[in-house]
Amino acid sequence: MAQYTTVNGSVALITIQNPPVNALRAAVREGLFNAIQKASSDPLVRSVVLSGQNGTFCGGADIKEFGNVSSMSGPLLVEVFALMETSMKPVVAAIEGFALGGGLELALACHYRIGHSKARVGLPEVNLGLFPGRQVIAGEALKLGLLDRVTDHNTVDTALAFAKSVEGKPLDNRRLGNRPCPPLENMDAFFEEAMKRVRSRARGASAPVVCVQAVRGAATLPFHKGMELEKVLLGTLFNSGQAQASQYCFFAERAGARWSMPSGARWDTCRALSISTAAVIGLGTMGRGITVALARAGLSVVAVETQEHQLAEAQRVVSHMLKGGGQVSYSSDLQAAAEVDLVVEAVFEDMALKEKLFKLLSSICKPGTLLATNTSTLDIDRLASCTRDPQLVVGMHFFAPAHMMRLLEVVYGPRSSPEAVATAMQLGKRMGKVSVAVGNCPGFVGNRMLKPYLEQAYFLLEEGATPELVDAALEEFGFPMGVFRMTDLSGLDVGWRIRKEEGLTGPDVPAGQPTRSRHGHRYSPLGDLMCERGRYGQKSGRGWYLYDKPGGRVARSDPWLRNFLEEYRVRNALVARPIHRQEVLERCLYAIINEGFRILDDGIAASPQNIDAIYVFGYGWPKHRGGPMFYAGQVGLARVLEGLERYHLAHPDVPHLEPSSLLRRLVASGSPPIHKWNQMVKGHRSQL
Ligand SMILES: CC/C=C\CC(=O)SCCNC(=O)CCNC(=O)[C@H](O)C(C)(C)COP(=O)(O)OP(=O)(O)OC[C@H]1O[C@@H](n2cnc3c(N)ncnc32)[C@H](O)[C@@H]1OP(=O)(O)O
Repeated sequence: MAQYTTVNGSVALITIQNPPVNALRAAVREGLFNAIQKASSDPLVRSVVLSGQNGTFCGGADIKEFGNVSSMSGPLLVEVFALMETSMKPVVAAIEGFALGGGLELALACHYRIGHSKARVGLPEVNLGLFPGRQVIAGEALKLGLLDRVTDHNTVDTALAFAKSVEGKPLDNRRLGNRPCPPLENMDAFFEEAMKRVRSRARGASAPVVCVQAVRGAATLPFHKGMELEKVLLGTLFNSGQAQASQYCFFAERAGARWSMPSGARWDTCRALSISTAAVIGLGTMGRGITVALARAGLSVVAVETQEHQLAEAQRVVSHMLKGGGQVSYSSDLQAAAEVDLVVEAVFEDMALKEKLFKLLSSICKPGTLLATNTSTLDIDRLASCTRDPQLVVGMHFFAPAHMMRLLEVVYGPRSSPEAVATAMQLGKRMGKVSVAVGNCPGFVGNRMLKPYLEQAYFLLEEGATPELVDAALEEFGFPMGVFRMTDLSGLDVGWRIRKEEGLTGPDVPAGQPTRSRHGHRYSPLGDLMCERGRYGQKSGRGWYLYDKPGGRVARSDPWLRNFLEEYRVRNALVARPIHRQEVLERCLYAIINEGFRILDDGIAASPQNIDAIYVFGYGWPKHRGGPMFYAGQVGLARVLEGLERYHLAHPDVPHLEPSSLLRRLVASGSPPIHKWNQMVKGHRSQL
């Protein structure tokens, strides 16, 4: 756990050994404690170098130990730090790879720090519901005074030579606890302003706010008092559900990589195809973002758009985004895709158009080309059936803006081969995405769950709510945008087109259909009515809110909308009633959760973690709430079930509010913890 050797006669070299990231689990802390004591008591040792094996200094405290009593065994981290800092022999940290969280604190407890130029240091625990903040590269860390020296050579050798050079030198001013915090003018005003800004950005997350309190303590109190305050604050965070939720997200983010398919195919038994060239077909907003994401991942990309003016505009925008990096060529001819390894289709969400395109691509592309569609909802298998090799067809559902959003839904149809899925998943990794493999159904996972959410939002408007009220409740919960601001941003016409495809609105609706009912279920035509009036959201300058111009970003309440809703209610004999925040949250969020349980039971998602990763990284679900399925567990499954039963009783014509069978089974079996839910799924399949 901590290897101890003596080098150059007088330098003790301690190497942390805990792959893959040298996390500071109990055995490592114990090993470090013993090693420092040994170095201190060996009269031949005059200095110490601390490093990590395999080019990695330390990834911090072991997150798996949090909330686990076994983490209480062995010395505490602060005891290891204190022993190091008070050592009478100079201790030098040799930082390669990264020193993060407790890993950086360990380095700070050393008297000197040498970092490789490519090393990253930082305190990213805010992402785990603990404080503090961001990561920096070695050069910046040197400027900030976090490192004493940066090297391009072998870091451990450099540190060993450095340690030798400081043997016997006084250490008092090298001990962090002895260094006063530089005074700051207007300290109070500074922290008040910082707190104001952090609070407004934190959207209900405690860690960033508590972090400001801790930094204020560090800057204004004597060292030991600051440490005491930090301990108290850390305790409150550790015991908050938010820290658990964020730590759950850390592992959910990584769990998608261990994908499996109902056939039994899995991440560790399938080989990905080799992909070095790609074509992106259709250069609207999505196609442009996908081109950038693929080019940045090192693929040579041909971007194809049949409309010349759109092609020229896309070329300008993509070149600007890539800033000279990336290998992209442009063509208006589909034949340009003939020799590529991968095609990503990103044309309009129109099945007939996509079918025609897949048929064409199948005849143009060389055998073995992977054909991917960026559809957000359409049937992958229907597209596959238009091709020569249906096993080479998958969905790669990107999220706008595609070069920035972390999520990639990789959708497999019944005929997609494991190799095709492995290839798409590996590409996702190359692009730095959180990739999740999901089954084929309308809307897959993310958009299938979005449907009941939007539906509830529209129903709430019918019943008396306003977009402002619904959005405020959701934003207070932690979403970056409420549902109405979000749909204004993405464009109300997107859903309109899908509803037309589904025959819910437009000319295909049979004559005589009641306005607010489809197939015997409640339906709200509000979104359709908005689009019929040209209110598409930000792009048209008017949607659920008013914007100063088409494309404007600043949303204002619109008196027109208030009148429109009032007239709509009168026309449909609806009586507005007061609606409370709690009802907004329960109806919108429980509807999402309920669909999540159905998706699990149908085998469309392989685990609740996968669903949560999709919602956190693709739909803005607040990380400190852990994703919809984790949140359901925190609220209590019985309470979610009771809420759904109550709302379904009040709205029996809304099937999305009818509690799912899996939720009922889980509650009946005593609401087991989330990692056991899969055992209750129909036709349960193990993930490991
Ligand atoms: C009392 C509180 C004191 C201190 C607070 C802390 O120290 S909290 C921990 C602070 N550290 C972090 O937040 C770092 C988290 N890790 C990362 O950011 C990345 O993992 C890292 C270290 C940059 C490496 O990234 P890379 O892409 O190379 O690998 P990957 O993320 O896939 O991780 C590999 C496997 O290691 C597991 N892991 C990573 N960090 C930790 C950790 N600190 N504790 C436990 N396990 C960790 C990670 O889950 C991966 O395993 P897998 O089985 O695939 O999930």
